[in-house]
Amino acid sequence: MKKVAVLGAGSWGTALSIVLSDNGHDVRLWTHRKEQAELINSTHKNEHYLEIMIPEKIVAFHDMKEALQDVDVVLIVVPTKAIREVCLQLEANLTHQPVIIHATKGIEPGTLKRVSQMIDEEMPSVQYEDIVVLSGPSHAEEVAMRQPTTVTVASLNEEYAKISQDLFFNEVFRVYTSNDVIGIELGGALKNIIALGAGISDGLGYGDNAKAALITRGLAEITRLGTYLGANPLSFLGLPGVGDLIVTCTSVHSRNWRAGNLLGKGKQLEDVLEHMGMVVEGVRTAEAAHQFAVAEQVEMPITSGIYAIIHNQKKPKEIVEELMKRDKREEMDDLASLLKNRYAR
Ligand SMILES: NC(=O)C1=CN([C@@H]2O[C@H](COP(=O)(O)OP(=O)(O)OC[C@H]3O[C@@H](n4cnc5c(N)ncnc54)[C@H](O)[C@@H]3O)[C@@H](O)[C@H]2O)C=CC1
Ligand SMILES: O=C(CO)COP(=O)(O)O
Repeated sequence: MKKVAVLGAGSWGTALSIVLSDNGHDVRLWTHRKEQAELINSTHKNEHYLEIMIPEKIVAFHDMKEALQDVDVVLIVVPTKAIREVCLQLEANLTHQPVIIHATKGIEPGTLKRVSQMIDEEMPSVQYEDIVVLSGPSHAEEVAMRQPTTVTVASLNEEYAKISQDLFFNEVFRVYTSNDVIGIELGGALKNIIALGAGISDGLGYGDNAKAALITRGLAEITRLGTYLGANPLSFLGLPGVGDLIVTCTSVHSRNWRAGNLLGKGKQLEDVLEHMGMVVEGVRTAEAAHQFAVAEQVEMPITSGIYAIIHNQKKPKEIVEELMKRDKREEMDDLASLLKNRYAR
């Protein structure tokens, strides 16, 4: 059994702590808010985020140094925006070298970095090759209720991927391994943009045809950008690709879908985000992906349309019209050549 520090006591950090605790591990749940740590320890609930009881064995900490003492594993689960700040603190407080896993889904606007790249930059004591990412179709609400869930852990370090698989694996939480860190991170990050789009589409009153189109052509964009950045295109057919697209584009649990839904109904972004009270990663990731698509001339019309609705106050109906009136083309033209180039010897 391992000692694990979970950094980030939001919905996902709490749900993953429950999986780890169910597996018999010693879980230390760290939060940057002292009153939250006190409340978790006294009530065994994390009410703002999840409506269930937390096993009493899970202890919440406010002092990071204390939480990190002798841990075998550190699981980072804060929003993308907080990754650098938390990693700086982590680096300053670590006196040994635990396995580093992250379960955050986003890309940083401006730098266009993935989360493992940010961890690598802020933590000189950690090798990029050793970082593990956990991603897949996994709403915290269902994981916390022990409902069957499947995810993927990816690392260039095969041993660490297997350690991470063993750490989380149980009869309701099935874990696959992969060595495609880029694909697994990008799948999890980019689907949030499409989930915002699916919510907008539903909010506008469009039906299942429109949503299926968004999911499928969204997957084409994710595969296009991902392959350009070095991912294995097959990863996008897996759990962190198609799997996560389905779960976030079709579920009322999804914060990205819910935020998009309110936008589609005509609400303003600031009001939507205030109403959510939890991170809506697609907002920042849409900015990052749009910047990248423009800079590198990668075709991502849905992503850029969603960016324009969110950040440039474009009317959703106008964007839908623009997308539908784009030039006629073959469905698989560029994707087929992407795959051919990748597998050509
Ligand atoms: N909620 C879910 O079902 C899932 C979430 N994720 C990903 O996990 C990441 C975290 O999401 P959630 O836990 O759902 O978010 P959340 O909004 O429920 O909680 C975020 C937590 O991070 C903390 N935080 C914010 N800024 C911080 C900082 N500077 N330092 C330390 N802590 C800080 C907040 O206090 C809060 O406890 C996101 O990237 C999300 O996409 C991935 C899979 C499932
Ligand atoms: O990533 C998730 C499920 O796999 C959670 O999505 P939301 O952040 O949209 O709630």
